[in-house]
Amino acid sequence: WVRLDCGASCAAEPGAALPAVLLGAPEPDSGPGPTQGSWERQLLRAALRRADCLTQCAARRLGPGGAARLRVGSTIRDAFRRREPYNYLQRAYYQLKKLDLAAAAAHTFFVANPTHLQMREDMAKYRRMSGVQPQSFRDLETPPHWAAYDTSLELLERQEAGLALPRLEEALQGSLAQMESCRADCQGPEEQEGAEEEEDGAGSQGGLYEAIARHWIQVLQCRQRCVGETATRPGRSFPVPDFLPSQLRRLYEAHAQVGNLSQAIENVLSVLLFYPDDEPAKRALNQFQAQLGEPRPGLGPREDIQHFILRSLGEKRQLYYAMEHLGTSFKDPDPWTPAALIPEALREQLREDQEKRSWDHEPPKPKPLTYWKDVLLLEGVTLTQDSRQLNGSERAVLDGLLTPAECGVLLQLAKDAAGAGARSGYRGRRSPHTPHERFEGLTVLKAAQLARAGTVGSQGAKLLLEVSERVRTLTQAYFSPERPLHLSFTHLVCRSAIEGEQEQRMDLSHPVHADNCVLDPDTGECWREPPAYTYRDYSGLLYLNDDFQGGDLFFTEPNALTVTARVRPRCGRLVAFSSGGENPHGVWAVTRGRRCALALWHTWAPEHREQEWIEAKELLQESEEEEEEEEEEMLSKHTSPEPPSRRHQRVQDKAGKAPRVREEL
Ligand SMILES: O=C(O)CCC(=O)C(=O)O
Ligand SMILES: [Fe+2]
Repeated sequence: WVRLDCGASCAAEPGAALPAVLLGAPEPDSGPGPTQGSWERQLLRAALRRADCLTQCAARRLGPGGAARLRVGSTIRDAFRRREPYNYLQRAYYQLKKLDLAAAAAHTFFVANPTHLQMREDMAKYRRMSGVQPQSFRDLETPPHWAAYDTSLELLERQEAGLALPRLEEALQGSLAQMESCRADCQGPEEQEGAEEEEDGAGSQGGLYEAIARHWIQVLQCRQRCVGETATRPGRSFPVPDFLPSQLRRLYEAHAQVGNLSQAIENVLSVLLFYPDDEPAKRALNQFQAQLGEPRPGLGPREDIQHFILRSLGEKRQLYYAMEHLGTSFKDPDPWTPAALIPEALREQLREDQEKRSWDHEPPKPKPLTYWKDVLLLEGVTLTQDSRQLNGSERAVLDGLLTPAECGVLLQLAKDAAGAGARSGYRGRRSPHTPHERFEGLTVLKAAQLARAGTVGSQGAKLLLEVSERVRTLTQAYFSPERPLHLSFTHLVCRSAIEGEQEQRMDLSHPVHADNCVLDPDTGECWREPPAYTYRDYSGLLYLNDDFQGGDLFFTEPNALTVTARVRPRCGRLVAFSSGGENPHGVWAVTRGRRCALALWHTWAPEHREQEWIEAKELLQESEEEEEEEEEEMLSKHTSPEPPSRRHQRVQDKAGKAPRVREEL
C-alpha cells in the first residue's frame, strides 16, 4: 500500500510530470518537433525528481532504508500471479474443516491453473462432499467491480437497464482505478532475483541518458503488462483486450434504453475513440443524434476515457520509439492501437515477426525413417503417435509390440512372482509413490531365478528377455539409428489399487518426474546429477493390460503442472521418449484393478549396460540345456526324472547367493 500510495502521490507532483512532448506528442512528421537535447534533459529532470520523491516518501512511511527493505522479487510476484498462495490456503481451510472456504480457495487457484492435476482431483473431491454448495466455488480474487459487471449483465438480460446502469458505471470506474494503480505500482523494472547488476553505461552523458531512458521504458513495459493483466479474468472467456470498449457498449445501450440520450452519445463517442470505424457504434450514434433532434455542441466522448486513451497512446508511442531506437521489446496488449502510431520501420518488422511466428508453429520435418520403416515392416508394429502429435520432442507411441497371448504370459509371470513373494514372506509392498496402491516389481534376473527354481514358468522369464530386446531394437531404430543403445534396466511393474482406500484419493500413482534428472518445477530446470539415474538416455514403457481404472501416463510442461499429452495403456503399446527434462511425466492414480507394464531404460554408455540381463540370459540358457540333457537321459535310460528337490538345490548352488533385489524405480 505504501508503494501504491507513494507512487500515486509522486506521479501527481508537478515536477515529476513527463515532458509534454512525450505524452501527447504530435505525429512524427506533422511539424518541427523539439530538439532531441531538450526533451532528453526534461526526461532526466522528471525521472530524477520522481526517484527522489519515491525514496523520501518510502523512507517517511517505512523508516530508514524505505522500500528497499520491502522489495518483492519476481519469484514471489510470479507465485502470486499464478495464485499459488490459494493452494496453501485451501489445505489450511481443509484442515480447519472450513469446507466452504476451502472450496472457494481451491476454485480460486484452479481458475488460474486449469490444468493443475492435483487441484483437479481436489476439486472433484470437494464436489462430492456434503457441506460444499455450488456457490462455494467462487473466485476470491474477483475484484468488486467485476462482480458489479456480472450483476449488471444479469440485470440487462432481465431488461432492467435502469438498475444495471449504476453497476455498469461502478464496473467501469473500478477498471479505470485498477489501471491507475498499475501506474503507481510500476516504478521500475521488476526485481530479478540474482540478476546481474546493470551495465555501467553512466560514464558518458549519452550513457546516462540512455540508462534513464531504458529505466523509464521498463516502467512503461511494467505498466502495459499490468494493464493487460488487469483486463484478464482467469477462467472467463471475456474478450480481454476489448475490456473497456465492451463496458462502454453496454453503457450506451443501457442509457439509450432508459432514454438518457446525451449520456448514450457520450458513451458511444467513447467507443469510437477506440474504434473510429466501428459500424454498429456509428449507426447507434446517428440514431441517437436523430432522436435528440437539434445538435448539442457540448457533447463529446467521456473525459475519463479520453484521458485514459491519451495517456495510453503516449506511453505506447514511447515504447515503440524505444523499440526502434534502443532495441527494447514491447508486446502491445491492445487491438485498438492505431497503425499510424507504429513507426514505419517497425510495422514491417512486426509483420515479419508475425509471419515468422506462424512459420515456427509449423510442424518440424520428420527425421528420415527409412531404417525405421524396415523395422516397422519387420515387426508389424505401427507408429500411433509421433512427437508432434504428443506435443513434445522425442516422444512416440507404438502399437502392436505384443500379441494378446504374450501379454497374458507376462501378466501370469508377474502374478506368479508376486504370489511366490507373498509365500516366502516377501509381501507386495505399498507403492513408494502413494499409500493407496500396492507396487510389485520384478527384474529380469529375479524372473530367471524364479524360473530356475520352478516357481514361475520359464516361458514368461524367457519372453521377458526377448521382449526387452525387441523394445531396445525399436527404440534405437526410432531415436538413435546412428548410435547403439543398451538396456540399462528392465523392470516388470504392477500397480494395484488398494480396495476401500480410493474415495478420498487426491494423489497420483506416480508423481511428475523426469527419468534422468531432478526436475525443479518452479524453474522448469532439470538437474542431471545424482540421485537421478543420469546415464538413462531413452525410456520405454510397454503396457500389458487395460482392465483397470485410471493409470494413464501423461506428459507435462517442465512446470510439472500443464499436461501436454496423455496415453492410455493397453496390451502391446509402447511409449518411448528421451529421458531428460524435455519429457516430464507421471501416472494418474490407479483407482481400481491392477496395471502392469514393462519399464525399460536405455543408455548410450556401454559401462551402464544391464549386467543382470546377461546373467539372466545365461541362467535361462543353462536351464534349457539341463532340460534338454534330462530329456535325453530320460529317453535313453527310460528312468523317471530326478525329483524336483534336487533341481532346486542346484539352482541355489548356481545362483550362489540370495537373489539381489534392485531398488531402481
Ligand atoms: O508406468 C508408467 O507409465 C510410467 C512409470 C514411470 O514413469 C517410471 O517408472 O519412471
Ligand atoms: Fe518415469
